[in-house]
Amino acid sequence: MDALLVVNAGSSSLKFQVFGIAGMDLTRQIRGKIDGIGTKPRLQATAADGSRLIDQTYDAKAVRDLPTAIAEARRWLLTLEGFKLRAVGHRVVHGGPDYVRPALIDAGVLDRLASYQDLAPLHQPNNLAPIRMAMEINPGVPQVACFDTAFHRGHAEHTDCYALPRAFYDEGVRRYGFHGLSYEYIAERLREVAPRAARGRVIVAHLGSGASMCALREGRSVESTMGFTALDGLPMGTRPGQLDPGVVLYLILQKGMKAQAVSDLLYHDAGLKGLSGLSNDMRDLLASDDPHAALAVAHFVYRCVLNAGMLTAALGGVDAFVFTAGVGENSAPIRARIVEGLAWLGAELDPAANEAGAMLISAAASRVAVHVLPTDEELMIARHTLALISAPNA
Ligand SMILES: Nc1ncnc2c1ncn2[C@@H]1O[C@H](COP(=O)(O)OP(=O)(O)O)[C@@H](O)[C@H]1O
Ligand SMILES: CC(=O)OP(=O)(O)O
Ligand SMILES: [Mg+2]
Repeated sequence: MDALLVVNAGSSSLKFQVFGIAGMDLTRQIRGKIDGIGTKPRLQATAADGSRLIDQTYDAKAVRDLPTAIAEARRWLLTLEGFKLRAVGHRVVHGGPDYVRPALIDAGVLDRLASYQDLAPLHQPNNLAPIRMAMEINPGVPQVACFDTAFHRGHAEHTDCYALPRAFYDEGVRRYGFHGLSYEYIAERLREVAPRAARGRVIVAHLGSGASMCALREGRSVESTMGFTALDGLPMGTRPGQLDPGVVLYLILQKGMKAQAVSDLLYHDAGLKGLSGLSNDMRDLLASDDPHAALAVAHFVYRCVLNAGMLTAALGGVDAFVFTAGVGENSAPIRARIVEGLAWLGAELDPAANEAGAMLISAAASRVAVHVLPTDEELMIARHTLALISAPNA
């Protein structure tokens, strides 16, 4: 079977999918992930019928980071038979000012994407490593980069600029926004399940270990919480979210920290992990009776509500709110607390539907429809990859 492999290296997880391709048709064959990287690593994969293909846990040291997770996933994928690899689609978090749509990857593109590594040090190196690996192993197999940032392109300059001398904007110092593949998928999914909402004003909360929110008008991004980098916006598993730049200056000028040490702090040791002193994983914090865990969760919920208010202003109101990604899809308590914080908007929860993880969790009387929609960044990558390799001049 002709097949297309999709690789999505996140901050705490590596997701992959294998699709069968026939013409322009995609048929999901395998869906897998390694999550809990560095804490409780677990490789899971299921076949198209949902049957389990592998469910293996590892010692934290064995799968301690994305490169070791990539190596382990590749080892398992090589045991599969019956697939003829036709293309590989990759999630690449930062497309910089140059890439506004998916791109076929060659050595020049790879070099350009590597030049953005400092803008996404947690992701870009891990996004590019599988590309280099595939180029070495299967040089004849086309590879496509699909960017987190592309979906947010096209905003008005006054919304994407910072109040800095304009030369900085011209060189690419501006707001980009991330999780664009997820938001693109959710916008499409909303057209299927809630067409009226899809045509309206929607806030999507992509709450994972990496977390952001996006304001959609008629399915297009108008504003989001992440900015120049994926550090900005909401508190996350290991990242602080919005931070007064004066704190960075204090750490360097007063505390004498080197820039790299500050970068390591902000990408790896801040967020829920830094504030709780316990874990980057919302599950651990919700299960803990440590008051610092409660503080971290309260801070997370508070900042989500604050940012939802900001995005509501960007839209001039809101018709629907969508939860997605690891926390958004799986944590009823977090959803309940955020919806409670949006009561002033007219959002009202149906507690039973929320507990059941239904697609619609708002009460009938709610003025804002609240949905839970699982995201599928990998499916978006597969569609873009197939379209690009099937294009006439591919
Ligand atoms: N049942 C759950 N309750 C609360 N949080 C959960 C649950 N399941 C997963 N999560 C959170 O989701 C995170 C993973 O989010 P995900 O979007 O899949 O990954 P990434 O952010 O790495 O792309 C985990 O780190 C964990 O904090
Ligand atoms: C951009 C970002 O934070 O990605 P992830 O959620 O995969 O960490
Ligand atoms: Mg993610």
